[in-house]
Amino acid sequence: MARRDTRREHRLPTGHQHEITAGRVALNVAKAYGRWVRRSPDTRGLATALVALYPAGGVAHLAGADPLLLGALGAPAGLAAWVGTYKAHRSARYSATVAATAAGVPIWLATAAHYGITHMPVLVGYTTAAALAWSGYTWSDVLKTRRAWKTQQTEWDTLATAAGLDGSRLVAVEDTRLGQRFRIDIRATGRTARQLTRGDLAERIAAHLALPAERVRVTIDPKHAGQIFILVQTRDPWAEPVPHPALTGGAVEPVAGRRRSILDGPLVLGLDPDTGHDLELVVFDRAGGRHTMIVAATGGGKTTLYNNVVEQATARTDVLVWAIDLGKGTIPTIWGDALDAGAGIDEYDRALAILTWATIVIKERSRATGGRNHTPSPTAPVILILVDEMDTLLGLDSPIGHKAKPLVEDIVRRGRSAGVLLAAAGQRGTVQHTGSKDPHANAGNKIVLRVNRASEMGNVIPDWEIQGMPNMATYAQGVRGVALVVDAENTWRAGRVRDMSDLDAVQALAARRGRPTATLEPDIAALLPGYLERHRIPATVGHGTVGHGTVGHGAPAGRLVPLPRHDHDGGGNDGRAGGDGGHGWGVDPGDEQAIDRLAKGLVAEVEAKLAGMPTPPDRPTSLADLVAAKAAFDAAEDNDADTNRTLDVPDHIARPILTLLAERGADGASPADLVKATGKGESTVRRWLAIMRDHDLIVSRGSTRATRYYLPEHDPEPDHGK
Ligand SMILES: Nc1ncnc2c1ncn2[C@@H]1O[C@H](COP(=O)(O)OP(=O)(O)OP(=O)(O)O)[C@@H](O)[C@H]1O
Repeated sequence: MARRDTRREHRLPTGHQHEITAGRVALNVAKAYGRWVRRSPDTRGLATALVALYPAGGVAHLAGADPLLLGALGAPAGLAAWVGTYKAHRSARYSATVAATAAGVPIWLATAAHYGITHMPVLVGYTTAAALAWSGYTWSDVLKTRRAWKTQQTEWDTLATAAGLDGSRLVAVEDTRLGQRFRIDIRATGRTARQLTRGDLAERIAAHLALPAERVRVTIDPKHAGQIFILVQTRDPWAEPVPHPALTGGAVEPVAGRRRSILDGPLVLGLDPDTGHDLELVVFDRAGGRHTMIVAATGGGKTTLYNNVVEQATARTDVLVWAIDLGKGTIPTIWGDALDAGAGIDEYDRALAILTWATIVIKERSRATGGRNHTPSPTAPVILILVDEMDTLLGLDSPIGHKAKPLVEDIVRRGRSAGVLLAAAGQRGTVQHTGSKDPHANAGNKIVLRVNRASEMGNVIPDWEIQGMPNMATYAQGVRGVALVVDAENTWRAGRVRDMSDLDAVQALAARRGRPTATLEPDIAALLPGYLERHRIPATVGHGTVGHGTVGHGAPAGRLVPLPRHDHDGGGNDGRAGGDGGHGWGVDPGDEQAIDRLAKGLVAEVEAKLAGMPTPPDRPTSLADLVAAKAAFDAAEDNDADTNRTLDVPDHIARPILTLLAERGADGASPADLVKATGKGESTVRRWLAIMRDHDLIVSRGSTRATRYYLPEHDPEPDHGK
């Protein structure tokens, strides 16, 4: 190269050589200037243009341009600049600066054409206006954002090189509660999103940023296969505890009138520290119910999680909680009367009874709705069955496993639409622990708490790694109460469960909450063997002793909290408030606070029960009238038609009869069919049928034993009696 240059210099005459060198210097200076401008085209380019515009004004003057014509271009130039920039950036300040600068150019040329550029006032005026335009543009919000974005891109390039992700491009950065989330285009890296989420990219980035590995998470972008998300937590997510507002006095405890429906929103279990969003669990919404499968190692936080679930569920007007904990009995003991039913340590019969009740409820509700989604209400509540230590109920070593298994299978297969939902927890998600694959296959929700090995996660959520979910064996090392909540669509959120590990405080909360106000449909409740006697407890209270069934987690000293005894011998006295058979109310009569609570609970319960009652009529009916009406009704089959026409047929009688007769058409229905349809006694139905016949709502044909009823339009003998 050096040799070739020398040869060329030899061929050139001396003077010419000098000229070319000067030109080259000028060219190099111009190139260097161009490079300098290119490094910051917005500000340096504008400054260059503003400097060049001054002599351009001189040219306009010398050329004798028409100042009026030039000046007239100012307004359209400004308007065009405003429209174009505002559309792109939506910043009034930025658009105003650009529009003023664009309008200023023709105005400057007009001024210069008129006055020339050699006068001092013109020079000062132009310099001031140009400096203002440059500053306004340079410090506009749009340029500030653009500069910050460039800095971030540069930082990302450095990080990407260090992490071995050359060729990647930063697409967006979003501030999170604890750091930042980057969206990265990886198409030019030659690697796929799945490769990167599975590899060591997160660890490399964490190492470069001097953070613990778990504070960087790489996940796929479900909407773009060529992009990934990288979440970097620069602040410690676990620095703050997650207390439960009901235990710290931060939340007003619900009383009957203020409780919400299960349809009003998901259960809140904890906090996602990344976003500050609640860790939520949907057990029932307008799309129906969802079963929940929970996996956790010993001490992984199951009891605390269940405390949260029960706290949230018992705060709803239309949920009843049944709990089965045959291993330690903690939930039935702690939550006592707030549960509708419970089975504790070794209470196998009770556990089987609860599961049997559930299957009957499912069958009866499905029969009534034809399999449609159940609509929960305080008188037809969702039933949430909590099973802790699933293996004690369903595992190979369970003495009732063979009986419990088909019942649980029935619940998980058919309970969803009938509003009977299972939330079952175990140490492992294997078939040995769950009894069968059904709890997995039918569980819409999966919750993984702390587990010992990553393989445990695979038992519950086979594709957890591909989905970028955290490994709960290593997630937030040393932090207790962490949880990963995954719904049926594989949408997940990880965080920390609200701290309800102080069992004394939880037991006091449960006692304040009292009995559920929701009640099962009476006709279904009547079909459940032993259900109506489920709250029987022995009359030991009132003698300074804690009720039978109390375990280590006692109530605060000097206070007796009513606890259910989940016996299955049918003995004892009814502990229901108001139904103690004269042996006690389930509280210590000397404990004023307990009596006060009981009284408030009773008022709330009565108010809740009266909520749906019709308002009394304006004028009372006298007793004599009532007696006469009863006598007239009793004689309905013998009354003359006029008397029967004075008696109204209630809707709950008329509707099923007319519906059935409409369905049957010309086939009609027998008295037995109509007894079945109304669910009332035979003699009562016969009387209503006589009254309805005299109202001409129906017709009866045939002799006594073979009588059939029809709607008038299906009367097989329309001319009968004419
Ligand atoms: N959300 C939480 N916040 C703070 N600490 C918690 C939380 N969850 C659990 N812990 C701590 O972990 C301990 C064990 O929790 P917990 O009793 O709920 O676990 P477990 O799975 O029910 O245990 P086991 O397997 O013995 O039944 C608690 O005593 C408490 O100290």
